[in-house]
Amino acid sequence: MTDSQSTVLNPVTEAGRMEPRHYDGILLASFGGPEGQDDVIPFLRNVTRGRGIPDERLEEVSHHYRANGGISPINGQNRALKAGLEAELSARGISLPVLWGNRNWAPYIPQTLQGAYEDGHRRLLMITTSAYSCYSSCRQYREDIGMALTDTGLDGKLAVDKVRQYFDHPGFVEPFIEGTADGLAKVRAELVAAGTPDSPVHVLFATHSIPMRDAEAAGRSEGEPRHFAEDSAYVAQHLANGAAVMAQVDALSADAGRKAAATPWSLVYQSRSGAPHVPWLEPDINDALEELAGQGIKGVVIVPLGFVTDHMEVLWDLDTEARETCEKLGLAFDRVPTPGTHQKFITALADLICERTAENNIADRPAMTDLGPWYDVCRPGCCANFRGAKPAIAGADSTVGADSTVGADSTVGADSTVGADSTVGR
Ligand SMILES: CC1=C(CCC(=O)O)c2cc3nc(cc4[nH]c(cc5[nH]c(cc1n2)c(C)c5CCC(=O)O)c(CCC(=O)O)c4C)C(CCC(=O)O)=C3C
Ligand SMILES: [Fe+2]
Repeated sequence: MTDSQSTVLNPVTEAGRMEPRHYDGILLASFGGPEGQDDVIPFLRNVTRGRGIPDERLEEVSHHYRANGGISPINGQNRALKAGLEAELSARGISLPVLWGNRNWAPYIPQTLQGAYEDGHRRLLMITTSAYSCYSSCRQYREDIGMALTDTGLDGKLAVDKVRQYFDHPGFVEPFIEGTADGLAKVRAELVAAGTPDSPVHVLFATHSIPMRDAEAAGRSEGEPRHFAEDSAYVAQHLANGAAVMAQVDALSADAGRKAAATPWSLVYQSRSGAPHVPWLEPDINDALEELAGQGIKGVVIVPLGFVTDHMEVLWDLDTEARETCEKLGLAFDRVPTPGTHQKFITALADLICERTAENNIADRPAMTDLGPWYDVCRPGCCANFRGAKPAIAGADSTVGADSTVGADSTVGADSTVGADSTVGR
């Protein structure tokens, strides 16, 4: 590492907000998924490398993929999202190409970064298909870019920044509001048709379970007191978002002439893995369904609040397993869509990009909860990696990913009149 690199700090203003800059490309970073039966095992090996997942769990998860032809919907979703985002940017007159790279399957992040550099890119802005704060959804992406830059020798040549975690951006939340209102209408209609109108229904917000230790470190800077009542920014973000969705949904059904009662809801977890003795966030969605049925609930609307797009965990854990649990318990069931390629979500991604660009800048940072808007630049040590720190980009303490030449030699993506001559620290 050169002196200039180690002393380049991300130009952060207040509250982790970064000065708008000139970028020459967008990096859409995602998880990746298999695209056929032959991909399943190699993909699972990529995901679990060094993560201590028991073999039995891998075997079990491989069946979820096998049952779907070995194909996860996530890559197709991302191709459509990339196309949608490119169209949205170009409709705004913004000539930023959208490059796609995955953590666990082709196109892999290191190859995408290598190709970007060879094509003349010098400063990318990353947007991930992951909205909340925790190791898996934030730092792991930052580390994978950091490692890729180090391994390809591109650190100091290709800069990569990252947009804020966008869990409470209105364009991410609004598709859930629409979906939850529709879901409640469907489930209520089903109960009416069954001759049991006014049966109690319940909304379940579902997200990925994570180890308790990761939950406690989520979004929390090193040494910082636990200032969230729930001890976890990951949990707090989901609860605040669930409350924001329900406030709007109840207002909508009041408009639709229903009595303005608050619909009961709760946050539940899915897709637990890891060793049984390690505590993870609970309750599991299937246990919660049993309990609700025991309390006399007759219908549920399941909202995949923790997920940006359809993938195997949505198809299997919700549409297969949770649905079967509901059938067994005699509960009416509806699963709300993920934001996926909803136009409001695509518009939001373009807005999130423009929050950070010197050209077409959007100064306003909308957030639907009191927790946001989240930080552009992660605070030191947040979302800790307990398996040994790796170089990570886009943190106040990052030692990789910043630019030494500050993009002055960009050969692509520059608007002809603005920013082609970008200078330091605008
Ligand atoms: C918080 C979170 C998100 C949401 C945020 C985000 O979207 O990024 C997420 C998304 C995803 N997780 C995915 C797949 C998997 N996750 C696994 C394992 C794990 N996930 C974890 C957390 C999360 N995961 C954790 C703590 C583990 C344990 C191992 C470890 O500590 O790292 C395993 C291993 C087998 C198993 O244990 O299930 C697989 C196959 C796919 C792709 C699915 C497809 O192919 O369609 C997606 C989008
Ligand atoms: Fe996962």
